[in-house]
Amino acid sequence: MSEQLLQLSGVTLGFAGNTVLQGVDFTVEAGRIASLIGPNGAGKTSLFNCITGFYKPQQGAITFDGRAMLPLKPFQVTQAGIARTFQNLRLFRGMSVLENVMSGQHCRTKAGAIAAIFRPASQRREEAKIEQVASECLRFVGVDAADWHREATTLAYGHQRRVEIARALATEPQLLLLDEPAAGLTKSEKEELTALITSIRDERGVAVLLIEHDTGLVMSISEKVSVLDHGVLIAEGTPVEIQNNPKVIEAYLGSEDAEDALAL
Ligand SMILES: Nc1ncnc2c1ncn2[C@@H]1O[C@H](COP(=O)(O)OP(=O)(O)OP(=O)(O)O)[C@@H](O)[C@H]1O
Repeated sequence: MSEQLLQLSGVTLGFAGNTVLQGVDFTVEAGRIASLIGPNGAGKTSLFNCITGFYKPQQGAITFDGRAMLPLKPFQVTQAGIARTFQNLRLFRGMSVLENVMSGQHCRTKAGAIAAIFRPASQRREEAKIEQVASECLRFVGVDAADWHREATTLAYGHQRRVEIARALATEPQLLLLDEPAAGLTKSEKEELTALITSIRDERGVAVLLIEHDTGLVMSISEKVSVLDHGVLIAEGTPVEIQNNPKVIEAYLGSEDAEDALAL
């Protein structure tokens, strides 16, 4: 597979005269792992917010699977096949691990409020299917069934991250956006995350777009790396091309140690 799944052209976003994204052209191919890197404040999360309908750019176009995304609200973008996780965990408090993941399926269900109250057979069948999909997603990300009925926010941090990924997978996406999934993880948890992201692509055929400061992880799994600096896409290429690109090295110099930042 190599067709373009997500396409951004000329995406420009600003807040009160402060330009955050400037004419960004960007693509993600179906079934591939792509990464977006760049110094702090470069505009990476803002780009995710534009793709997922949380922010509306002043200029440009975003198409997904041939369909215009900018007119859509965030839940419609999810229905269209784009799921995301957040930089800071956003699991629902007071809900179990399983309930959190089941909530991801709601964008795929038909039953309305009346059916939820009277629970006809069709509603019960749908609920059973939701639970089955959620269970399968939890097994896939490696959360132990013994933890499924615990309140999600009481799990260890690394496991909460997995539950968030399971909830995103439960929406049945074609594209998964992960915003700094390795933040706060230990070295061995990062290795497990690397294996999980690879299996999301290989076993589920889901394309992954990753924002990540751990460039060692980025360089080890990405087929394409794109670099944002001050809202401008300054480079795109394979991990090796990016590590050797003078513009990229310059963007990182002054903010951090370029050698560490680019895993040279
Ligand atoms: N809702 C908003 N209102 C005003 N400014 C915003 C808003 N959202 C983002 N920005 C600004 O956009 C710029 C880019 O922020 P963004 O979070 O997208 O960067 P980032 O590359 O994801 O940074 P980091 O790596 O630190 O998470 C920042 O200057 C930020 O203050």
